[in-house]
Amino acid sequence: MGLKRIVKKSLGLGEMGFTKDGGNINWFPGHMAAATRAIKSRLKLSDLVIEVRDSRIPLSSAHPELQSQLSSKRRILALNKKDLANPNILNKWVHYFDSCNQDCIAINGHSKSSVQKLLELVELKLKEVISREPTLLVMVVGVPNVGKSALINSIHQIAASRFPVQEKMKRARVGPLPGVTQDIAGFKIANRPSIYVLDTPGVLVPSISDIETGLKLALAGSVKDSVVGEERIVQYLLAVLNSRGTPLHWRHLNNRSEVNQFESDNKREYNPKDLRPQSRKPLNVSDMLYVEDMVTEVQRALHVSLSEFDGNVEDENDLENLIEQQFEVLQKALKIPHKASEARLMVSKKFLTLFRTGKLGPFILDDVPDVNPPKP
Ligand SMILES: Nc1nc2c(ncn2[C@@H]2O[C@H](COP(=O)(O)OP(=O)(O)OP(=O)(O)O)[C@@H](O)[C@H]2O)c(=O)[nH]1
Repeated sequence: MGLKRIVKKSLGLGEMGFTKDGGNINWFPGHMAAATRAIKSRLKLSDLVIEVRDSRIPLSSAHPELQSQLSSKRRILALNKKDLANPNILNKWVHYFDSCNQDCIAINGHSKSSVQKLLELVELKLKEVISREPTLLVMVVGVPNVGKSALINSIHQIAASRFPVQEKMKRARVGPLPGVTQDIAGFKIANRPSIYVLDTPGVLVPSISDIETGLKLALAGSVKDSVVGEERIVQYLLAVLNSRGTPLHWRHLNNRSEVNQFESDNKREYNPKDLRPQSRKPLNVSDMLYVEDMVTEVQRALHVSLSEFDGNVEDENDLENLIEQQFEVLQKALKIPHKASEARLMVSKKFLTLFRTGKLGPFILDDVPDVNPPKP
C-alpha cells in the first residue's frame, strides 16, 4: 500500500527503521536504558501494574520489551486520553482486550470520575492480596507522554479525600514534552494496608523495526518532535488522513455560508475546556473564536484539496504530490506569511498542535485486530 512506501520515501529512510544509534533518527536518550533496568527490577516487587497507553494508539504505545514481564503480573491496561479518541473504535479496542482476558479501561487522566473507576478496578483486582499483605505496591508504567503523571496526580487527589494520608502530598510533574518524569517516585495513597503508587519515567525501546509504529508514537508526542522532525510527522499524518478519506467527511465545511451555519449550530454546545491547550491555561473568548475559525479553515482547505485531487491516493507519487499541495493550502489556512523562511516548519507545528489537542476531531490510528480471522 502507498502509505507505508510514502512514509519511507518521504522520510528518506529506505529500509531503515527507528534505531538507537543509526542513520537519520536517533531517538533513544541515554537515561532510558538505565530507567528501563530500574523499572524491570521494581516490577518484580509490584502487586499490580497499571500500564498506561494512549487511546489513539492502543497497540503502538505498548512497550514491547516489558510485555513478557507485564503479562505475568496483575495488570490493568489504562487507555488514557480517551477524550482524544474516537469513542466507537475505542469501545472496540476495549472489547478486543477483554476478549484477550486483559483487564482494560478507557480513561481521561485529568478527570477524577474517570480515574475513580480505574481505582475501583484496582481495588477489585487487589482484593485477594489486601487481606494478606501489610503493604501493597502499584506501579504505573508506560511510554513517554501517555499521561502517567497526570493520572498519578488524579489518584493522589482522590486518595487525599478518602484516606488520612500522613505524608505531605507531592504532585507528580506533568508536561507536554516526552521524558518529563526522569526518576521513580512513590506516593502513599492509603493506610492499612499501606498502598503505594509508584510513578515511573516514560521509557521507549532502543529500536523499533516498524517505521509506522515509530511515526505514530511521534504523532502522539511520545518521541520528541525534534528527533523525527515536525515536517515528517505532518507528512505522515496527512498521508494517513488522505488514505482514510477523512477530509472528505469535512464536506459540510465546504463553503463559507455553511461554515457560518455550522459554527452557529455548534456554539451553543461550546465548552471552553475543550479548547485548553496542553498547558491547560484557559483561553479567552476571542482566542477561542480564533482557534475555531482556524480549524474550520484548515478542514475546509483539506477537504477541497482532496475532493479536487484527480490522482490516486494509493499511488505513492500521487499521494506525495497531494501532500505537497496541502502544505501550501495549509499555510494559507493557518495564516502563515508567504515569505516566512520557516513557513513549512510553522505550518507543521501549528497543524500538529491542532491534531494533538483534538481540534481536528477524535482519532484512533491503530486498527483493531480481527479477533476471529477468516479461516484460510
Ligand atoms: N487530552 C488529554 N490530555 C492528557 C490526558 N492525560 C494527560 N494529558 C496530557 O498529556 C501530556 C503528558 O502528560 P504527562 O502526565 O506528563 O505524561 P507522562 O506519561 O507522565 O510523561 P513522561 O514523564 O514523559 O513519561 C500533558 O500535556 C498532559 O496534560 C488526558 O486524559 N487527556
